[in-house]
Amino acid sequence: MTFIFSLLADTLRVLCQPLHIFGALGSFFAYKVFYALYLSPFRNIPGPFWSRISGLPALYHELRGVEPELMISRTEKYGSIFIIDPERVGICDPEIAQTLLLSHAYLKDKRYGNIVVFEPNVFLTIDPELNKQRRRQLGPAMTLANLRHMEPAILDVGTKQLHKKWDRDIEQSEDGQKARVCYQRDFMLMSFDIISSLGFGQAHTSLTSGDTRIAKWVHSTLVVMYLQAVMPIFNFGLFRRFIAKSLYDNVDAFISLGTQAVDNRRRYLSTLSTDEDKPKDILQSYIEAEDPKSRIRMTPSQVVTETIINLLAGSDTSSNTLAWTIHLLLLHPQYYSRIVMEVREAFAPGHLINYSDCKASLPFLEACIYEAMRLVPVVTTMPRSMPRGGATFNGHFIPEGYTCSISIPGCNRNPETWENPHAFYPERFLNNEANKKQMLTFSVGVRVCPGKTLAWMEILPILANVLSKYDLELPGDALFTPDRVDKKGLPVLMPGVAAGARVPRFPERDCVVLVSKRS
Ligand code: HEM
Repeated sequence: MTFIFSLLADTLRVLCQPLHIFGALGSFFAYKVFYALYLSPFRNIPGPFWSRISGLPALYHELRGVEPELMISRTEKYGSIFIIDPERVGICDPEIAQTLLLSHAYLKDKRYGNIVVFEPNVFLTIDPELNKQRRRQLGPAMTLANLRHMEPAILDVGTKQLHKKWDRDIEQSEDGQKARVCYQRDFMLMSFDIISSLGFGQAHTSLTSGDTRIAKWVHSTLVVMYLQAVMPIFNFGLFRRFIAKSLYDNVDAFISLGTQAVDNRRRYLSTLSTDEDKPKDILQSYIEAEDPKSRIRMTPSQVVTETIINLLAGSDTSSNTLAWTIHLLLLHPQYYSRIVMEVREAFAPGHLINYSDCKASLPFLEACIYEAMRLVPVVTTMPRSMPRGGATFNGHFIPEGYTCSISIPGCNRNPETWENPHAFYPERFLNNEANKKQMLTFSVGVRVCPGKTLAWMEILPILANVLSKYDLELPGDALFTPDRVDKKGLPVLMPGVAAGARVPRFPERDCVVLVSKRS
């Protein structure tokens, strides 16, 4: 026994000598390089050297939230398909993206399956059959016809609440005329309020009440989901009970809010007589939802899960789209003035502009939002796994199990599809249905965003009413102004970070505007 220990100790001592350690690391590195350059299925795909060797550079960029910018610059350098890491390629070609998205042949990346915060749901499932069933159950809630019933609630909690907050800010400002507001923060709380009110069945007013618990729960849940996706170990008891206890407590509080909302609604329904109208909101639509094929309905906990998923998928996305649109308009004063004129010529002061008003009378406003969504899409990456037998794109074979990561910003700025792709040029969406279809911001195909119509129903009227009622002005200390341009002569955009949605990196600094009642 002693002999064995001393033999092991001697071997370890020899192995641990610096020269041997360097030798082993050097051989390992040489093998990695040799494999990447001569054996890897990606050896002929363009891309940076280090991304061929290791996944660390990609992880580093992902953690810093700069992947979208990187994908745009890599498309310019390497073309529409390039290496992200040894098992993942980036796709910035809208046609390849369409192929990947149009059927269930290319499943969502297995990382989604690592997330076990909730029971299986429409967003996270990688099982096509569950996704199809859930979409058949949830689809009717999100049709334009059904959402129209909810529009009064959307206007109340959205536009009217925002007006109340900004009017109060103006009243309390130093001169009683002009308030300094952080529009990104206000849009974010307002969006949480809209989806919470529709999904939990009672008005939520965090924007004006200052009760921001739901926003905190949503953000904790997104962090937990992200950490579980990249590090499945994060779901173990040690993390749940000790290391990340407060994050997990927030998730539990969020789920219990949903459970209570469903219970309350069921109790309320049991008190209704047959001639009384049922509430018209997403919660009610989900409780009644039935898959027309299997006749299966959702259980109460499935209703809760899907409602929470809507909050996670639909709040930061809509609110930050609004924020980027305002930012882009303030950097392009010619377009800002043009839509202000369009809105004010079409509607008298005090008129509450609804979704149908916008669709009928504000084509340029809609074009500006499309262009902001194209230029700064808030969802940035859609990773898809290659099926059995792999697939070939642009002559490059991607084997089974490897991942194609569709970059929405990369596709939306592909120079072969979009003329002058980096410029904010809303005219490209005026009377141009083909361009609207090319834009990938809401995805396309079998897993296209089911909340697309709801998002438009929020974004269009909110912007129209803001521009109708208020004058907006960049403050004197703004860092990003129309005069600050890049080498191409285009205004420099505030920095963003991909954290779930692509959000402004410093909203309190860069999303500030002076608001006054319209002159
Ligand atoms: C401007 C706002 C929005 C944008 C840009 C957006 C974008 C997207 C994109 C690109 C996807 C596809 C992701 C993927 O396949 O990996 C998606 C999926 C989804 N979105 Fe949205 N979204 C927005 C608003 C909303 C809203 C308001 C809701 C609901 C209230 C919502 C609910 C969902 C759900 C549930 C999915 C998953 C669908 C599935 O996997 O079958 N989204 N969204």
